[in-house]
Amino acid sequence: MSQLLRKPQQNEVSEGVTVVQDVNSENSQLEYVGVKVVDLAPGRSYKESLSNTECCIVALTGKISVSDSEQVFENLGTRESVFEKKPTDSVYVSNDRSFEVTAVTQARVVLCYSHSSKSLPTKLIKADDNGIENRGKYSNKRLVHNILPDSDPCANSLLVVEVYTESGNWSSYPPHKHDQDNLPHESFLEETYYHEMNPRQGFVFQRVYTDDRSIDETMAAENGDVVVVPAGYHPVGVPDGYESYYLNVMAGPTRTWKFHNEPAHEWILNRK
Ligand SMILES: O=C(O)C[C@@H](O)[C@H](O)C(=O)CO
Repeated sequence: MSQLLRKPQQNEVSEGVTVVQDVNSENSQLEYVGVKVVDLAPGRSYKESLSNTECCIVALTGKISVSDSEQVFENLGTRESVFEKKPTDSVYVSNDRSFEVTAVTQARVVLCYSHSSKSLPTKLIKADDNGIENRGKYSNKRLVHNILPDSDPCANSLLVVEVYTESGNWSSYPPHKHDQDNLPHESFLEETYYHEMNPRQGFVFQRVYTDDRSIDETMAAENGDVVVVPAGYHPVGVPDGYESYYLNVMAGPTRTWKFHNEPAHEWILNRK
């Protein structure tokens, strides 16, 4: 059984609050990154106290309010489905704080975690603050919403990004990795992929492999799955007829995304 592919669960932790994914350093090979996906029925709340972790709360779908016990941010969230392809709202909450997310409508939130020790201010990251990028050409086209990029200093370790890959296209491609703490050439960042597909019965193929092939798994990721990338290259291929969405959480010793393309495949980028 794959160590890297996590299927969605239905863990109802209280009435109307269901933890669908929970990947952390206790149940995975990850040391820096954690991710939780939580479904909330209207009016229901999920609370957490952060000790030595920071958290970015992404209003994936539906409307929510978020409080960090000092400030309340109301009516966050911009979409019913991620495939509306609109950026959404998020809230960054630092270590040693607590937060409460309350659903205004049926909602799904992604909680992105990393270890953190320096207290920072809570920050509302509005949909309009997301940096939008169109990357790639030929069958390598994708749309990127940068929620928490390394150019935004509001977090200690966390990086969060949403990526849409068109039908029949590839992303995280040509294959790249960021598993060496060797700046300025490459940074060490663990990563998770939370996947959705449109239509939802779709699947994508994701390969995770290191240079020495000590990790080499090719997975069919389905709607709601999480793929864990402790190290290595991690390309995604999308079958014809289906669109792919994924949300990446990354963190490591230095908050810089400096990736290294696999040299054998780098020519892909240089086509006219
Ligand atoms: O294909 C893309 O541009 C998205 C990837 O870069 C993805 O966010 C990732 O692999 C980050 O390391």
